[in-house]
Amino acid sequence: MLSDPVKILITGADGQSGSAIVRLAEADAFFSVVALSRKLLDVTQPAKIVEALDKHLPDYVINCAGLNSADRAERDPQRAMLLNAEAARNLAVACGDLSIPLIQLSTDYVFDGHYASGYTEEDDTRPLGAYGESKLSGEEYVRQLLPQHIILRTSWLFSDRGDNFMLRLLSEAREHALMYAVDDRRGCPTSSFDLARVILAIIKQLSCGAEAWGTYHYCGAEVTTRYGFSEAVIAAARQYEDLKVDSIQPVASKDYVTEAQRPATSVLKCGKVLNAFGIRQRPWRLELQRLIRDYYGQVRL
Ligand SMILES: NC(=O)C1=CN([C@@H]2O[C@H](COP(=O)(O)OP(=O)(O)OC[C@H]3O[C@@H](n4cnc5c(N)ncnc54)[C@H](OP(=O)(O)O)[C@@H]3O)[C@@H](O)[C@H]2O)C=CC1
Ligand SMILES: Cc1cn([C@H]2C[C@H](O)[C@@H](COP(=O)(O)OP(=O)(O)O[C@H]3O[C@@H](C)C(=O)[C@@H](O)[C@H]3O)O2)c(=O)[nH]c1=O
Repeated sequence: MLSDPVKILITGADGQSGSAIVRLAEADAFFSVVALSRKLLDVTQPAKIVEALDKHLPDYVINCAGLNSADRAERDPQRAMLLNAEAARNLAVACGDLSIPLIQLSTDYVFDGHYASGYTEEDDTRPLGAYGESKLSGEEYVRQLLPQHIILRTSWLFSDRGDNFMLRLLSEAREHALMYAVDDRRGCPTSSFDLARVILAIIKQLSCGAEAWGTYHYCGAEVTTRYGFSEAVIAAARQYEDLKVDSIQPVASKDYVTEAQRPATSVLKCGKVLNAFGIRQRPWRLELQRLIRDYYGQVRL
């Protein structure tokens, strides 16, 4: 290695996206990693952020802290605003004072879901609920306060850690013979490791002089529904574990009642990240196979 590694500071480092970034970056000599879980840095505390940045002086901050549930946000919109909007503002202000670029994660749920063909970065936002509103406010703070930012919208994350649809599905599948999955909400699942790959690739190119700040979309390739994804998860897991479930029944979202309203189609078009950084979408099915294999390599049943 001829030059010093690029130092990245990750907030929310124990979560599904944060921990994937930490694991990939720690295996890559290009980076040195400062992984800050909530215990080590509470992003709702501006003074603590300033202290952490002064102490570590990172080249980039990646904000993976947040509230990641549409239903929980609906139950507690103030907390969603605190974690997804005010915290992003705190980070943008502190990063701005030290000229540190910020990578901010955002979501497909900033859209209302009426474009059946999917959304580009230029399309109008119109969140349907408290979660999307809080994430959109976070985006707006970052855009206003810090020119050197990347806002990366992604969707339907799945991971071997944290609270996500895939792990919830697996625990349900161990308990129940019959499961239900919504089949009229379309989107693109994204592996947390695939997202981590994309974020690190973007940072490498920014570090080599690409001045491509702004808002981007990235998600796994192939549009599906929660039903389609559920079938794929169960089939992949069955290679490694006997599951109790013997049938997944497709249901309409009107018959699967949840607190939050969700977009009908939250497909993110990813042409801009390809044009700016040469980053291509990877099929989520391949990423799922890889993640499930690694997951069963770690857990003892
Ligand atoms: N999950 C998804 O499908 C998608 C997520 N995103 C966005 O990506 C980001 C990360 O989401 P994801 O990785 O799924 O979320 P996780 O819940 O897996 O991780 C979030 C992490 O943030 C931590 N955290 C909570 N409060 C604070 C705080 N005050 N200070 C510091 N850390 C805190 C949590 O810690 P603890 O668990 O201890 O509370 C957790 O480790 C979020 O902004 C989310 O909106 C975007 C699109 C899709
Ligand atoms: C548990 C479960 C849910 N569902 C459906 C109901 C609903 O439409 C959807 C809800 O699942 P979740 O609560 O995991 O997903 P949800 O909170 O909608 O997921 C979203 O999270 C935020 C953080 C994002 O940014 C989005 O990209 C997206 O991933 O799945 C089923 O169909 N079957 C099931 O067994």
